[in-house]
Amino acid sequence: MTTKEELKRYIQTKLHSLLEDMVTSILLEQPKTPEQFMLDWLISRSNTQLTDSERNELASLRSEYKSLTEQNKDSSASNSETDESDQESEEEVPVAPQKKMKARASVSAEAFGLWNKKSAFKPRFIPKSDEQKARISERLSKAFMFAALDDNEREIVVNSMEERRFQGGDQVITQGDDGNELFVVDSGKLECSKVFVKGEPSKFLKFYEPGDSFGELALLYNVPRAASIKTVTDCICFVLDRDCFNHIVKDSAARKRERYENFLASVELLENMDPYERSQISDALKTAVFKEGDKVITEGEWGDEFYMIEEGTAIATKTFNPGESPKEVKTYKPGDYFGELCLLRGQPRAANIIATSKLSCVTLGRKAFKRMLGPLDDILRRNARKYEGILGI
Ligand SMILES: Nc1ncnc2c1ncn2[C@@H]1O[C@@H]2COP(=O)(O)O[C@H]2[C@H]1O
Repeated sequence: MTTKEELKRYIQTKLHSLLEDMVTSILLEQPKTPEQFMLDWLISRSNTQLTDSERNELASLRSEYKSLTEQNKDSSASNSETDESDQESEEEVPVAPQKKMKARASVSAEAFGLWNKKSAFKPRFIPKSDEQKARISERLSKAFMFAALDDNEREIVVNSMEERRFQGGDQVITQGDDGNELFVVDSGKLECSKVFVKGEPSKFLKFYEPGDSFGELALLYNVPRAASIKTVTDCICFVLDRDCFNHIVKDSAARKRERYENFLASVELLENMDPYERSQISDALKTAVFKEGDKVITEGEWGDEFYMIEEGTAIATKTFNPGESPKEVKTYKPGDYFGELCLLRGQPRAANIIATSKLSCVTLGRKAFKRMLGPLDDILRRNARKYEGILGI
């Protein structure tokens, strides 16, 4: 008799990746008739993955399914007249649009997470010296994507990571390839480039330096590599495998990116930012909620947070003369931001910020602010000058 364990093993070794890919495609496409879609999807993979007899079996299942759904349609519309299109029922059912799926880079992380919870995860264990472990932990503690891990999860990730050395000029990731690994840079410099229009040369996007990570998109969304990455100098990277990423990091990271995607796209300050860079901000965001009347920021204090309003309103007040009560100088609504001056100029808070309704903000710490909003430095400084007059700074 087949035991439960044997069945589990069978699912994991034989079926898992196939089912995972198929369910991901369904979540991406959200087809109206999932049964039809699944059959089409399997057939569309059959050129490379199935034997002749499996292919034939699927094809006959598909015809059966199609005639069944046709019959159902006919009986539910028994009073209506047969129209022309019924005669065309023999036309080929379109095959699942694989190309379109690849272009989509967003899937309901929650739905995916639920599906993707596997029971018998055995993390790989790559032996390391204490010095190596300490170096990896140090890098992970600074990488925003790993910030939410607890000690136990962090240890699993450290044990599972592999140290990999590259020489200057090595190709680490090639756009369009399948990807199964995420990289955290330990030393050296790499460059990222992307072909935006087929046939045209690639465009330089960014450099990666120690502490940065890359290669997460293919793992988060089961899509081909979205860009190419090459070393500029000799490099050491820590490499995390897909299995460990899926179990330990993926759910929270994907949920965070998805949770903040629409909000960040609506913030005017970020509107000219590359959408990919913008989505990365999510990794470092935290939510802070205040009641009406709460003081979010106190004039004269030092602070480490930058705030963007997700919901609610607030005002800025400022004391112009010692002993006088502070005067209202500005109002804030969803999509507005505050708290940047202290981080930009290294000065104490220039005003109070008080919630005038229930207020929900997303916040970025000082380090993330510098690293992620660094490219917006000019806009932030230009905007800050606008209220120099109002705030008397
Ligand atoms: N603008 C960008 N678009 C897509 N990927 C980018 C971009 N900038 C950097 N990357 C990184 O390049 C990596 C290529 O592999 P992945 O698609 O797995 O994950 C990608 C990101 O980590």
